[in-house]
Amino acid sequence: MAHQALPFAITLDILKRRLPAHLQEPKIGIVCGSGLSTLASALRDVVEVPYSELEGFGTSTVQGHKSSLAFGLLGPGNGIPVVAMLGRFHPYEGHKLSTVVYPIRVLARLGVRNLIITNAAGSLNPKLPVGTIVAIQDHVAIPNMAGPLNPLLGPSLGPEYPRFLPLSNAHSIKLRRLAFLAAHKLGLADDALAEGVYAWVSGPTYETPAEGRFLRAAGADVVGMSTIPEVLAAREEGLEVIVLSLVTNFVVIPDKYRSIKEEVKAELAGKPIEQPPQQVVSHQEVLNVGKQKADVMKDLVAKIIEMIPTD
Ligand SMILES: O=P(O)(O)O[C@@H]1C[C@H](O)[C@@H](CO)O1
Ligand code: HPA
Repeated sequence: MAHQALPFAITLDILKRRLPAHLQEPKIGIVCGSGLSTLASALRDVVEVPYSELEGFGTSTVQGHKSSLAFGLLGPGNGIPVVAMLGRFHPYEGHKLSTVVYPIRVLARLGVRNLIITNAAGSLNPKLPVGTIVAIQDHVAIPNMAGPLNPLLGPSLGPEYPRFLPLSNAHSIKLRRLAFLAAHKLGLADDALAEGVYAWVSGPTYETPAEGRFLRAAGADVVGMSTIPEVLAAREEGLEVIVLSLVTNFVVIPDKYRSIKEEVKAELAGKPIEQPPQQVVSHQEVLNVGKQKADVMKDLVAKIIEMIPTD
């Protein structure tokens, strides 16, 4: 889809007709990662609009991703109007990159200025065990660097959009400071919220051990199959962005490979070598950890939102 053909006016008109006045101009957006759609349970006065009703939106086909926008209020008093994407689109599902980032551009047009993006990710760093939430400080986007998977490729959306977007400031310091202050206010343990670098891979395959080692050597702490296209579009739209990755598994990186040659030789010599079962990652494991940690992520996101200054 060429940028010029994006149906913003239609999508915005549908939303205007579906939403009560007090929810029409959310200032803060949330993207819910795999297994994290329950983040929306922190909202009051919720109105859910299925993606199927929204021109330009696709359908999320991944287990653990609902397909709707949830509008509601969060925080004390009258509350802050917020919109949550319950489910996202990944390029590996076959969605075009323009579709993957379309909801982010719609959120920007509704008035969202701060975006909290969550995801499930595999850990490459022994110091980031399963269950840790990682405030992303930087990213390595392999598909952007080595293939045509950059969502900003193509004609510019307009003269007000920078042709060459800087990314050295992609991950908001202001929002990351709020995240650590929020964790402190919630009394979370020091290691519950860490900092690290996210590697974006296209998926849908999980990493081979050699790929895991490669990403670690490239400076990444966690790896996932989403988020970075959303960050790029959000930055292009002028939003402040924070990414919170929930570590759901370790990427399998054994210290050394099993030598099948040695095993066969030992077997032939009548001294077979016992081997532990091979480890593999599964999406079910990812969803289970998402479920276990959804409440911590929800409390953290809600507290950050309460602390974002409103003008
Ligand atoms: O949408 P997110 O990044 O939270 O989902 C992760 C990446 C893949 O979509 C899936 C792999 O288990 O979980
Ligand atoms: N690799 C890539 N994406 C992921 C992983 C992983 O190990 N876990 C959750 N999303």
